[in-house]
Amino acid sequence: MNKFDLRHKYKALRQELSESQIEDLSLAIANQLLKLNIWDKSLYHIFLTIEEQKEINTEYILNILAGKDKNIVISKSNFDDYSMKHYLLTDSTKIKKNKYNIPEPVDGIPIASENIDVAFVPLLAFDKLGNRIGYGKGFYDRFLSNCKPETLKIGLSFFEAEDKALDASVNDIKLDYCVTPNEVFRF
Ligand SMILES: Nc1nc2c(c(=O)[nH]1)N(C=O)[C@@H](CNc1ccc(C(=O)N[C@@H](CCC(=O)O)C(=O)O)cc1)CN2
Ligand SMILES: Nc1ncnc2c1ncn2[C@@H]1O[C@H](COP(=O)(O)OP(=O)(O)OP(=O)(O)O)[C@@H](O)[C@H]1O
Repeated sequence: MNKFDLRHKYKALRQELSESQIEDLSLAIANQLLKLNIWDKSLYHIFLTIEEQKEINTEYILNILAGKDKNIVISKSNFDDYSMKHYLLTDSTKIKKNKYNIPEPVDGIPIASENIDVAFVPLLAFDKLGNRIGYGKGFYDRFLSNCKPETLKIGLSFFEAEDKALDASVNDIKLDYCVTPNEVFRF
């Protein structure tokens, strides 16, 4: 299947999920994450849920991070050049939805990509080799290419890996892990 068809397939699968399934599966993913050896780091990037796209509810992961006193980084997308700016999440961070329904920080303390230790990555589909497909604008490929080589890149997915390898392009950055409600994939 090509990227276009895979995006279509996984968007459709998501749309079939009920609100209570989304909550259960999101909680299961957060619980799987607790099994990983990733909790001794300092700075964690997490995406904020696009509810309209039936994405994973990342509130559970935010709660884990807050409970462990971690520094949390959230991002603001620039749709002119498909780049992201990163800000520290604090008690005073104002969050506003952009026109694509992505909740974003209005402003705050900027953080450079190189300082991020762990990045949780949204995706539509992934394969058993650690390739991922997103919405197709390359936001995360650009962001992850600016991180340091040691930054742990952890995909989060409601669904299991595609059996056939996804064709990767030169810019695609591979994941280190992908976590689903039932499984942890290590690449
Ligand atoms: N929560 C979250 N934040 C994220 C991402 C993500 O996947 N999830 N992204 C990951 O890269 C970036 C945003 N990527 C996006 C890329 C394209 C469109 C977009 O074109 N939306 C259209 C069409 C939607 C559709 O095809 O159904 C729209 O809303 O009109 C939205 C977000 C950065 N932030
Ligand atoms: N590091 C980069 N520098 C410049 N262009 C890039 C970079 N990474 C990706 N691109 C471009 O962005 C476009 C979309 O890439 P791709 O189809 O891999 O996105 P995706 O991984 O599905 O989406 P996303 O990363 O937004 O979730 C492609 O045209 C690609 O060439």
